[in-house]
Parts: sequence; C-alpha cells; structure tokens
Amino acid sequence: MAGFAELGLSSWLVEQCRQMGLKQPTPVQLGCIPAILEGRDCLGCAKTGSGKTAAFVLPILQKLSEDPYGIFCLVLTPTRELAYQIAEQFRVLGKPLGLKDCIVVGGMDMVAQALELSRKPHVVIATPGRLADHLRSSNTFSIKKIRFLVMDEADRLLEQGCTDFTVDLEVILAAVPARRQTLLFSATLTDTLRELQGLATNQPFFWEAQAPVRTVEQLDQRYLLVPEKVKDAYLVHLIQNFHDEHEDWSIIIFTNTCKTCQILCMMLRKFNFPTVALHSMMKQKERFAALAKFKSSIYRILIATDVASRGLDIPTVQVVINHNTPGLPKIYIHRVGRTARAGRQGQAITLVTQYDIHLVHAIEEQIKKKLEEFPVEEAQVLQILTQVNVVRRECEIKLEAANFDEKKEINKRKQMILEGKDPDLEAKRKAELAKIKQKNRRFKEKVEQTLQRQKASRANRRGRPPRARPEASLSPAPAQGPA
Ligand SMILES: Nc1ncnc2c1ncn2[C@@H]1O[C@H](COP(=O)(O)OP(=O)(O)OP(=O)(O)O)[C@@H](O)[C@H]1O
Repeated sequence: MAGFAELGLSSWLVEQCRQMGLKQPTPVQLGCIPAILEGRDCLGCAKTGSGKTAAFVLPILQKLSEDPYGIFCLVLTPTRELAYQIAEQFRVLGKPLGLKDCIVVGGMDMVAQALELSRKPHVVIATPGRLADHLRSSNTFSIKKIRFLVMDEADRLLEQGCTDFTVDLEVILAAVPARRQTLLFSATLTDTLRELQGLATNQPFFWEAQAPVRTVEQLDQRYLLVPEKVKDAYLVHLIQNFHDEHEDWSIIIFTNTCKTCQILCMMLRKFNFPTVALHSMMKQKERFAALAKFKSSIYRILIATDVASRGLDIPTVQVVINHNTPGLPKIYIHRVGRTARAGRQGQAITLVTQYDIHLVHAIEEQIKKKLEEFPVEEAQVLQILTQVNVVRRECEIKLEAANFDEKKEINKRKQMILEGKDPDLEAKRKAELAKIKQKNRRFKEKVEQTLQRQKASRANRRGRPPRARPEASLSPAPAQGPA
C-alpha cells in the first residue's frame, strides 16, 4: 500500500505524519491527496473518523509551503468547537512552516479577531456567521486572493437546519475569488450533492468510500425499546452498568433540546456521575471548558445537543447513547460516529419509544444495517424508577427557578438583533402569522364539517325510498337500507 510519500507529499510533511502517529494513509487520504495536489476541486465522502481532516490539511500545507502568503486558505465549519479542532491539526502538521492561523467563531472577542485577520494569517478557520459579520463590517482584511476554500461538514453548511447558514455563505462566496480550489468533505455528502457540485467546478474529483454499510464496522449498534416515562431510569441504569463494568470509560449522551440536556446533566450529577453539558445556551467559554474537562477524562460523561454531533474527535469515547431517536438518519450517522474512530471499537445505544419505531426503520434503511436490541434487566430499572423520577423533578424545578426558558427567550432576542431584525416586530409578525394560521384552521374545520354534514345527509337520502320521478321507472330501484 502507498505511504504518504508516494502520494506526492514532501518529506517534511511525511515526517510530521510519522510524528503524529499517522503511519499509512487512510483510503480517503489515498484517494483525495493526489487529486488536490494536482489542483483539482475535491468532494470527499467517507465514514466518520476516517481521517478526512488530514486529507485536506496535508495537501494544503504542501501547497502553502511552495508559495506562502496570507490569507492562503479559508476553512468553513458549522461549529465553533470543530473550528478549534481543525486549527489544531493545521498547527501540529504545519509546525515546521511556522504556520499562522486565525480562528473566527461566534461567542469570542470580535475586535481581537479583526486584529488577527488584519495580520494576514495563512489559514483562517471560521464559522460562517461570524466570518460574514467581519466581512460586512470591516475592510481591514481580504479573502479575495485565497487559493483554497474548504467546507468541512459541507452538507450541514448548505442545508437549512435550525441554524441556517445560507445568507452568511452568500456573503462569503461573494468575497472569495472564482479561481480557487474548493474542497468539500463530510460523512454524508449525498443529500446535498447537486448544490455542492455547483460550488466545485474545477475538474471536480469525487471520492466516496465504497462500503455496504454506511457506519463503521467496529461500531456495535443497539436499540433499547423503552416507554417514554421510564427513559431516564434506563439511562441511569445504563451508565451505572458501564461505571461498574469498565475501568476506563467515557460516554457521550445526545439529547434533542438544550433544556433536556441541562436537566439530565443536573440529574446525573445528583447521582454522582462526573458529567458536563455542552449546548448552545451555554456561554462559549463554558462550552470550551466543558469540552476540555471531558477530553482530559476529568469528567467521564458529556451530555450534549447536536452541536457536538459532527466532527468532534475524542478517541477515548467508547459509548454513545442517544437519549432521543434522531429524526434524521444522517444525524444518527454523525452522532454515533463520535465513537469507534480511526479503527477503534465502540458502542452506540439508541433509546427508542413506541412513537419512534418508524425513525429506527428509516435509520436502518439509510445505514444499510439492522440495529440489535440491547439486553437490560428490567427489574433493576424498576428498582430505581421512583428515585430517578423524583430527582428529575427536583432538577426541573431548580432549572425553572433559574429562569432557563426566560434566558432562552433573551438569547433569541439577542440573536435577532445581531441579524439586524427587530425582536418586537418579529414577535408581532409571528403573532399575526399564528392568528392567520388559526383562522385558516378554523375555516378548514368549518368546510370539513359542512362537507361531512352534506355527506351524511346524502347517505340518509340514499337510505330513503326514492321519490317518484319519471326516470325512476327506467332504471332499477336503489338497494333499500334497513328501516
Ligand atoms: N492515516 C491515519 N492513520 C491513523 N490515524 C489517522 C490517520 N489520519 C487521521 N487519523 C486519526 O483519525 C482520527 C479521526 O480523523 P478525523 O477527525 O479527520 O475524522 P473525520 O473523517 O473527519 O471524521 P468525522 O466525519 O467524524 O468528522 C483522528 O484522531 C486522526 O488523528
């Protein structure tokens, strides 16, 4: 099998790989590095934890070493934590170059970022919202001459999810040169392939891992069918078991909302599990601190929303628990991909209620694999059920007292102001829209009722003997209903 040198990388980069413990290129690196070095655009779709980051970092560093200037490369990524992780790979692999990088993400000091940008770093790693803010408000830097535009988790950047990047991307794409190399990577590119192909038009090279199953082989994937009301007791039971059976363990638990994330974190702490939370309602500094504590194994449990579902590379994670069944198969693929990375073993357990069974079927269809049931001693769960429910209720009350919902509302208003919207006007518009919707609903119900009445009266009439009409004698009489 070809080594890094055979892919066309310089000896200093091969040495950096060796120092980092990267002995042989992974398949996505084997496929994409030569194409990128040739100057082609690249779309790389490979499983989670398969080394996509180095597949673009290495050839970019090689090209940068041949013609160093700033700003040479712009990397866009959907989350702030991921931006720091990518920057670290650039720093470690690009150490001999004296690489200057700049991280431009929300929640951090904008003035300091503007200063750093004006010093022409070689590589800028950014989340779209904050970079677009800088482009709108400042002319002290330019990305007009970049050689590389990378979109990591490219499908997430393009889709219109709860955080919609499209407006910010328009601003960024208008500021980068048409002549550039565009590199797009993700474990789930196929949904947005057409849009992505529109971005990468320079002899695009498409690399996709050929495998019957879309998740990694070393991942043991299970489901646990639980009634909604006892979900938390099952969660506590699962964690207690891992705690008892394994010396060295790290778990990521995914939840669907910030509030659930916060409540479960408080609850698990009450049971003395070393838990930290990560969600978008936390201050950025708290987010970084939580992740650092988890990465260094001071805290063994990270409970997070989907803000942590993509890209995070924490090799010690052995188990992922989905507290809710993800509504989309690709969210499932990214979440469970936080374990079993780079050839390691891992386990994923998804808690499924009777209302989510169709979601599991959709996941199985997409990943092309059946999930197996995770065996649990139900009697043991029932023993802790009341205690868990009481503790959860206590945590809910505590959180309500801390005005969590109110803070959420304030955050929403702040976000609107940052987006140039008037929160009061938006609220008014929302209320009006709700009114119109309600009116439409009532109208629909009325129409529906009228139609039902008409139908019933027609049926009644059919049940009665026909009136004597001249034609009646020409056709057979309708069947008579019971009297
Ligand atoms: N050639 C290699 N040999 C061994 N380990 C590697 C190699 N390349 C990368 N790795 C390691 O594999 C791990 C996962 O890599 P990376 O984070 O780039 O995965 P990814 O494909 O981007 O995953 P995701 O889709 O979840 O973002 C990292 O810890 C990285 O250091």
